[in-house]
Amino acid sequence: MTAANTTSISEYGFFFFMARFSGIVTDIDGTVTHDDRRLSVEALKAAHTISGRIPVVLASGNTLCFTRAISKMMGTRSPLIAENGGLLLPSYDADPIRIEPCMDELNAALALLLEHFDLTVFDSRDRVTDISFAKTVSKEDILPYLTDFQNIHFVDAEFAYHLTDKNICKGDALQRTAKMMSMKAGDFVAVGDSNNDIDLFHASGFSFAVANATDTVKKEADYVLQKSFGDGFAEMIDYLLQNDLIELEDERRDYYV
Ligand SMILES: O=C(O)COP(=O)(O)O
Ligand SMILES: [Mg+2]
Repeated sequence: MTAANTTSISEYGFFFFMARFSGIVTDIDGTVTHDDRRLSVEALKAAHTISGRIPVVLASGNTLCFTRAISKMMGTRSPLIAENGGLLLPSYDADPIRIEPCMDELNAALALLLEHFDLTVFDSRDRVTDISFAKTVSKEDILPYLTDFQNIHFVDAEFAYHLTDKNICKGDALQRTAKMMSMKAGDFVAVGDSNNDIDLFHASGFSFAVANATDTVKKEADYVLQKSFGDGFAEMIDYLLQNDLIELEDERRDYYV
């Protein structure tokens, strides 16, 4: 939660000051999907109830083409963030904005890891700002090989490992995206499940962790939902609506910029 925001929650779960939020930013894997990555019907239903009446920015570690398709099918009608913040898409048919990563260093780190481990690298044709690979090796085995790469951040996003530029993250991407939309990051409530969502929580006005989130992520969230995966996302939408915490427009529209 940002310091400027007046909403806070007591240890009993009641809001002290009722601020209303004008945007939602959500992670994809583990938050609107099941643990095997099937899109949750409950999350879809919840997203459809608010579709086009409030910006819903998807912020994912996934590739841009994957995130873009999910966005269309969820009806989020808003800009989106892919590759953990490395790519921003202002509108559905716009050219993406690429945040320049230390690509040489990322490729060198991957080459070194491939000398030592038989890694399954994901989406290499589509990924342009970070590197993602399957969690077939323990983090403890990998980290010693990365100590010399000063500009690289290793992220365990639960569904995959990522090597990203240390200056790229979902939280910064939310700041940039909000600015493009003439909003502030603090106007958004965030929801997520993994380490790659923590800076998003810090940038946003208020944050929710789904019940399947890691303990570290739960500690960083302002509110821990009772339900897991897409059911947790639906619980959050219900909570925001029941407590009149989000501003919904009467007419459906696009929030593309
Ligand atoms: O790409 C991943 O590993 C996880 O994606 P997510 O950020 O949507 O959870
Ligand atoms: Mg996730």
